[in-house]
Amino acid sequence: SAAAAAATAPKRVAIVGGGLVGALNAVYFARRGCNVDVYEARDDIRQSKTYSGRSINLALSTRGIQALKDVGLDEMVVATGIPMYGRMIHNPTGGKYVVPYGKDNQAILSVDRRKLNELLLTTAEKLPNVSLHFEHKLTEVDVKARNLTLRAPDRSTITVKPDLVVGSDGAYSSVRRHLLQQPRFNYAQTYIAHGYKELTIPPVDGKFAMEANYLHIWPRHEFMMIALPNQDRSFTCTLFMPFDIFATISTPELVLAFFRENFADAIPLIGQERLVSDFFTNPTSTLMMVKCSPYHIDDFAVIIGDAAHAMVPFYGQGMNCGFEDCTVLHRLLGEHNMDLATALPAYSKERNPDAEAICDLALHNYVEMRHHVTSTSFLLRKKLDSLLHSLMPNTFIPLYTMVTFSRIPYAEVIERQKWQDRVVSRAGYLLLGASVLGAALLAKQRLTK
Ligand SMILES: Cc1cc2nc3c(=O)[nH]c(=O)nc-3n(C[C@H](O)[C@H](O)[C@H](O)COP(=O)(O)OP(=O)(O)OC[C@H]3O[C@@H](n4cnc5c(N)ncnc54)[C@H](O)[C@@H]3O)c2cc1C
Ligand SMILES: COc1ccc2c(c1)CN(c1nc(C(=O)N(C)c3cc(Cl)c(F)cc3C(=O)O)c(Cl)s1)C2
Repeated sequence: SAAAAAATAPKRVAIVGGGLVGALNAVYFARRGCNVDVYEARDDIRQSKTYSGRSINLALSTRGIQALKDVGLDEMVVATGIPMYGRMIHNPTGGKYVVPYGKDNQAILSVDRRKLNELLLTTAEKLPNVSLHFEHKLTEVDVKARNLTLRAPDRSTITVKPDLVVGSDGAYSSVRRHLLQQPRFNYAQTYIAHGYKELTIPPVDGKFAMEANYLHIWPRHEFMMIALPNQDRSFTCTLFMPFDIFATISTPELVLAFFRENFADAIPLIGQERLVSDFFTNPTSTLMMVKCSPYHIDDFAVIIGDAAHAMVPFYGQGMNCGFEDCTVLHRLLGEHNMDLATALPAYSKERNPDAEAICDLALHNYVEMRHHVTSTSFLLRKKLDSLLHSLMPNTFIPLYTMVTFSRIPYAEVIERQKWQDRVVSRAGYLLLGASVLGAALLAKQRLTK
């Protein structure tokens, strides 16, 4: 009942981490009538003059859009996003071709990370019961006393006593570090051998230097580069490559030789000087996967987003999954009348298998990409996918379509994919059997004529 919900509803919610997921979650809780305090370690990105310059973009798709729709923000975000209707594959000889995402202009959206974070923070801040506290870094979570210790901007420490703590403090989460100290808390982290570096393709005379509405990919086995379009008509490129190959590219000549060898068509697009300067200015960052369970402690703390499930980016689902965490958490809070003692365990139980499924799918894509994804194999696999989908539209849905263009729970996507693989391989054998039988009968008929 509403009264019961009001009785058990968390009055004060502390959200640790005001990144993409934390900021969205603040909007969800505020709309529920809770008092929300967001504690963010960094300064207010909306005020900081030092614009890092690099506009980082992300692919927003169905799951993330639905989470924004739950709080009435989807139209605003979709309006600023740039639709990508397919992949534009760049092969080693400079040729390129499109592999569409689906029929009738199905698209994913390239959105600016910083602008999205600013929009979510500003939306949260406008709601009456939300306070944002920047340069507040969580240092302690005392589960028994149910309080948090944070370092304030003036380096003093403050202690707060919320009814609920939500850890959305990213892959290196401090809230999670305190969950780790609890009995029966499982944790695993895996760094992959690849790192990534961002580069920029600037506009040419104010226009996009390549086709704007595509996710550009240069698949090259051991490494790859992708490029997503930005509002300012530039592209942000992400070069994924093993650290031990990055280590061999140590001089401007070696950068240019490497790009001539592997990404020749990108050199004039980026520009030789900019390529060399960006390559040595921008960091080579690490990529890791984090799995842990459960996601909660008692009726006091829960973790969401990368804090709960950091994944390698080879499906473009990290933010989409973190946004979907908010959708699931708030559905369960509603179903449990805001009773945290039952809603939080229900959240861990439902969300962990799905989050770990997408972590596995993304890692599998990373392995696949290293061995099988060249420009020709990428095309062939997608052509087979679309052929099977057209033959059996309700039986065969390509894996990337279930992940990116549906809200089928990630764990169910894997089960369905296994089933589809069986059906397809059986259908394949039947087809093979039938054609061999057919050929034999034809041959026999000819012989008896
Ligand atoms: C190269 C790359 C490409 C990607 N591409 C995509 C994509 O195309 N689509 C997609 O959906 N996802 C993508 N992702 C994943 C996406 O970036 C993350 O999943 C998403 O940013 C997670 O959001 P979050 O809010 O959980 O964590 P974060 O964005 O990391 O935010 C955590 C926040 O918590 C703060 N914080 C940390 N510690 C503390 C503390 N102790 N106290 C207070 N505050 C703290 C941090 O300052 C930060 O603001 C990509 C990731 C990478 C690395
Ligand atoms: C900003 O940094 C990044 C980094 C990686 C990604 C994104 C943004 C967005 N990503 C998407 N991946 C898929 C997908 O399903 N697959 C199988 C793909 C996987 C890879 Cl690795 C790829 F290069 C293309 C596709 C593809 O099909 O286009 C989408 Cl659909 S969107 C990966």
